[in-house]
Amino acid sequence: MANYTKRDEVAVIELNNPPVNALSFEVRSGLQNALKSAIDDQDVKCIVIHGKGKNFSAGADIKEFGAGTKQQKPWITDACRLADESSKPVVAAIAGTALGGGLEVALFCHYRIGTPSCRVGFPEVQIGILPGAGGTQRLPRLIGVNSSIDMITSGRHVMAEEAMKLGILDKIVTEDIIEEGVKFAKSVVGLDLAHRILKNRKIEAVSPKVFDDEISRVKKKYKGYIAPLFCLKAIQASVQLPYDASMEQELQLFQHLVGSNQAKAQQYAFFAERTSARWQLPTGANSQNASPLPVKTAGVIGAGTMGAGIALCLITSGIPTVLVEQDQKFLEKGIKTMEGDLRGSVALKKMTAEQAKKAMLILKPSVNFEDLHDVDLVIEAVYENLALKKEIFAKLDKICQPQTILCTNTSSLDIDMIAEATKRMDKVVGTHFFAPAYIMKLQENVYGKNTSAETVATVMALGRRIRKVPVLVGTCESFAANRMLHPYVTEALYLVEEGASPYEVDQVLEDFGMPMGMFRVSDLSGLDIGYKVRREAAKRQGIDLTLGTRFVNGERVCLLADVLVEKGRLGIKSGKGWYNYGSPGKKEAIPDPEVLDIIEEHCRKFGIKKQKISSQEILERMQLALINEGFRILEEGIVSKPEDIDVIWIYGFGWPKYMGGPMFYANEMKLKNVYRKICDFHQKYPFSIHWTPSKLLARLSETDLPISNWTSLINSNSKL
Ligand SMILES: C/C=C(\C)C(=O)SCCNC(=O)CCNC(=O)[C@H](O)C(C)(C)COP(=O)(O)OP(=O)(O)OC[C@H]1O[C@@H](n2cnc3c(N)ncnc32)[C@H](O)[C@@H]1OP(=O)(O)O
Repeated sequence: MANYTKRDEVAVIELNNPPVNALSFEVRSGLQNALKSAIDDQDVKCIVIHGKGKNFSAGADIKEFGAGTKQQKPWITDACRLADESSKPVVAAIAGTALGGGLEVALFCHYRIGTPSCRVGFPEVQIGILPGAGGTQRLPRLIGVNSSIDMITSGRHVMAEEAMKLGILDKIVTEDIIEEGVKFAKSVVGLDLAHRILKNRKIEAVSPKVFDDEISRVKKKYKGYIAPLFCLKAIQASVQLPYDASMEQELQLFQHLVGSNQAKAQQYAFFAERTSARWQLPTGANSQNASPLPVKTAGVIGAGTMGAGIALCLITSGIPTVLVEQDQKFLEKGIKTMEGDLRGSVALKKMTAEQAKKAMLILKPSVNFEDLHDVDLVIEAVYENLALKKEIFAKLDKICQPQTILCTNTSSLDIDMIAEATKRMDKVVGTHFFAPAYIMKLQENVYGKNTSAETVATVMALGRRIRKVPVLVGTCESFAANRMLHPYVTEALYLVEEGASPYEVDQVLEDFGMPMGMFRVSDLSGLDIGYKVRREAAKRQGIDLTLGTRFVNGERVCLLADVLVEKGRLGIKSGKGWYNYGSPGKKEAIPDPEVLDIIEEHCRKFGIKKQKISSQEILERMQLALINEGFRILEEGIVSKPEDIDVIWIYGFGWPKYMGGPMFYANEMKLKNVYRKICDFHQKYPFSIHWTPSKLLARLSETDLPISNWTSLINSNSKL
């Protein structure tokens, strides 16, 4: 709803729908009525609109978009039209965020003032739609076509200072936002408002080439997403058509998008991320009843690629960090990597040179473990070796304060075994980052059997503070993310053995929307990593792994990647892997006939007959293998809800948001179809353990439960 009060001759309208003042039907109606009252009231000379609490408004209520139905009247434009016609000045007083419809309300006002920390933007594109309440028509009239294209197609938030430069804000104010709004509104009473009404403003002439170029740019940058292209169409309409006609065009484009599958998937992903943030432990402790410990300072052990990346996340978030490496040469190398990454961020305008310099000033490089004595939290990021990690944790346990939290960046080792090296098992936790750690958003936090709720709360809060998307998972072989990756990678190798080329497989995945095919990703990570992990695991399990191995414990094994490693093809780092890169470190991936020969030779050796494999089969086998594993992870309680799995895939492996995540995707395919296909593959490939159908999936396939209720079957059926 919207509250209406008066301060002398000033009408103050408060958007009231905590926590973010989403513009629900009630708020829109309230706003419309309040504007009407203010305009009709003879004593009122000017009007201020502000938001209750911390935010102006986060825009339309996304939940109302649901099934793509038309918005219940009054829509935002109906509610705000009165402001356009008002002879009394209307001022938007913005604190916190004015996003989407929130900014559109502000653009209907004659003036906009904001606090220094306020943010404005049109993030609709990120939920698969466009600013459909006049935003694509009014913003270009205010700040020009080029800046509007940038803001609307990227969805980025614009800070107060930039908003002032662009002309979105008329003033930045430092005192109480309502008082300032009232003062400002009084100061503009009696001024001519004609030029303040955006719909009346002339729009600059822009050549069609600008839009042609933008279409190409957007297609490349937001590959597969339809909303950015629709945004361009709507902005182009603002240039080509009179205001009323182009508003109609904007509405039609919006209606088309709001009913699209992409919008449904992207809006699911928006809420999944928030659902995933609400973690819970099997003990019942959860994000509502556990509090994080303060992290004022941190330490990172290991200045390799991962350690340096993690340290960079910490210092760029303002957390003073001690970076410890045992060897001075490695330490210097790590620092150089960090400086290079910071230069890259400055070049990309993600931060200023001043901010980069400030970040490096709170880094304390050291070759002395004792320097970790006073930090609140340590993240160990040395290579995957259990004995080494245990040694480090035992040492940390002695050096650090008793309350210090000890985290490991292990991607596969048992958290409990690492914790056993300490006398503070409740304070040991996994914080698994994804390479490159400075860029990738996922932080997979892994609890062990003794990890306390307070420790979990601390690493979850830390994740958000360092701009990651933290997800909580339990301990199992490879944890949730990499465990799901395993059948996906394995299927890719089987497909190659059976006749698909690595380049066909990658093409299918990239056409689906993955940022890179599986084989390109392997080359980027380095094939030697998996090689070493496989050998370490084989040693641990007493398995004899040679290139001649075809079956382990009755399961089919494909060691093609290891054949490449033994031929010196380690991926990008050696200039050759599944692809040819010309020379080490170069990134352009060129299909290599030599690799096809190696595959040919491998298949001949094992008598594997090659056949033509369709794109559909490639996609189904890879996706369904990981989806089945996802259901198993869910039924085992390794994650507490399906949304966790989707968030992991979106932020850890680049699953396209417009496909919602693997669990959402499975649900869209209908679980009974997914289950049937998995059963078919299980029959056809009995030696691939990953095709054993998940019991949870089997049960769910007989129901129509929505994703948010899937876990009710696990809780109500302990037999699973
Ligand atoms: C046409 C289309 C028009 C006119 C539109 O306006 S479409 C909507 C465009 N706006 C957005 O996409 C903004 C979405 N919101 C955000 O980006 C963020 O929530 C925020 C930056 C505004 C605040 O971030 P933060 O402080 O981290 O808080 P949360 O993200 O956790 O949000 C708090 C709870 O509010 C719910 N929420 C947020 N925005 C909306 C919204 N527009 N509609 C409905 N609900 C919204 C969010 O889900 C959180 O709910 P809980 O998880 O706590 O239940």
